[in-house]
Amino acid sequence: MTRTPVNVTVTGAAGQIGYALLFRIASGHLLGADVPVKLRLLEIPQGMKAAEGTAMELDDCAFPLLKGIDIFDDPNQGFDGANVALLVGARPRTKGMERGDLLSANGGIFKPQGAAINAHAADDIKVLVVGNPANTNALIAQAAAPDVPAERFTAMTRLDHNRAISQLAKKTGADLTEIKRLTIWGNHSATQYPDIFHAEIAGKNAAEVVGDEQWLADTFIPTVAKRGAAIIEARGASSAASAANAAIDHVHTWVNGTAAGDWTSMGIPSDGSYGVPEGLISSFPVTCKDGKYEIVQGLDINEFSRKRIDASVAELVEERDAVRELGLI
Ligand SMILES: NC(=O)c1ccc[n+]([C@@H]2O[C@H](COP(=O)([O-])OP(=O)(O)OC[C@H]3O[C@@H](n4cnc5c(N)ncnc54)[C@H](O)[C@@H]3O)[C@@H](O)[C@H]2O)c1
Ligand SMILES: O=C(O)C[C@H](O)C(=O)O
Repeated sequence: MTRTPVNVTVTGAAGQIGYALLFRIASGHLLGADVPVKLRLLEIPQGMKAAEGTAMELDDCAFPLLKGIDIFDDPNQGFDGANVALLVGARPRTKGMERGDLLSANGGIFKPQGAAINAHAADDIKVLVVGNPANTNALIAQAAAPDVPAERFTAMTRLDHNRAISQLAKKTGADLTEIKRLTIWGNHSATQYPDIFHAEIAGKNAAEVVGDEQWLADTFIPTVAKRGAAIIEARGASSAASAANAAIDHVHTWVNGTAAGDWTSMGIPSDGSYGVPEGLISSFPVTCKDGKYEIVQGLDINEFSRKRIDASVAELVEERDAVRELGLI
């Protein structure tokens, strides 16, 4: 039976994450090795020529699953019929730019994109926001799309989740595949909280296996939370291939499910669980099944974790209040 291709819109398609992402979507890593896709690339006018070059290269790969590529500089066209939207293009912070300026510049991108998703995307649209500040950009887009169920708007903390697994494997000598149930809480920023108190290493409690709260507080958490900045410092550009990989992981897990006994981390609209104010787009532990996610409930939050979750959530509240004041939500 021939499957109908899934329409995948990627914004910022000519950027560095876009370049690392599109070839993997086209080769079946986003949705599955048997799922045909049509790509809709959205750029700003200055990015159109480079996006055309990337589309030429995609053609030259002769990917069997790639059933079409269209390029747009109009969000209304770019999101038309989209089943999955990866919102990567964003306004980076430049020298001398205040946080309010950054939020305002990104509001100018994510508000019209949310409105275009509301008006033109397919009924089953799933949105992942990668462009920073990802959680608050997702909130802006979601607020501009009142007819789309709020839970379809998500923000990426999977890169942080993958970074945390990798650091924990290095510390303990465990194989990456033995580490389960790790959680990133809060914002995709330096305040995020990577939590290993419920994580398992080969079936044993990870915090007990590590047995070193000082390492946790002084090494593990800052290394994970500041990894993005460390990569910018080393590469002279922000993470791209690992960010694209995490975007693939996020959507693949959302669509195809988490493995039995494991969970993942996603920035999602809070339902009030774990004391996170309802509506904030904050990272939680989630399981996924049949294209839907659910927050893992009933975890005991110790004092060490509570104050770190609260600090990151407080930052999200500040960001939400700032964009509210700017009239963006
Ligand atoms: N959430 C995460 O874990 C994570 C990780 C890495 C990077 N990021 C963020 O992802 C974003 C993209 O990173 P990059 O390295 O690809 O940047 P980049 O500057 O290489 O590319 C961004 C692209 O977006 C395009 N763009 C800008 N405004 C647009 C709009 N309104 N519509 C469509 N396209 C638009 C630009 O023309 C450019 O081609 C940045 O905000 C970065 O901070 C997030
Ligand atoms: O783009 C950045 O500021 C860093 C990025 O969010 C990352 O975590 O690598």
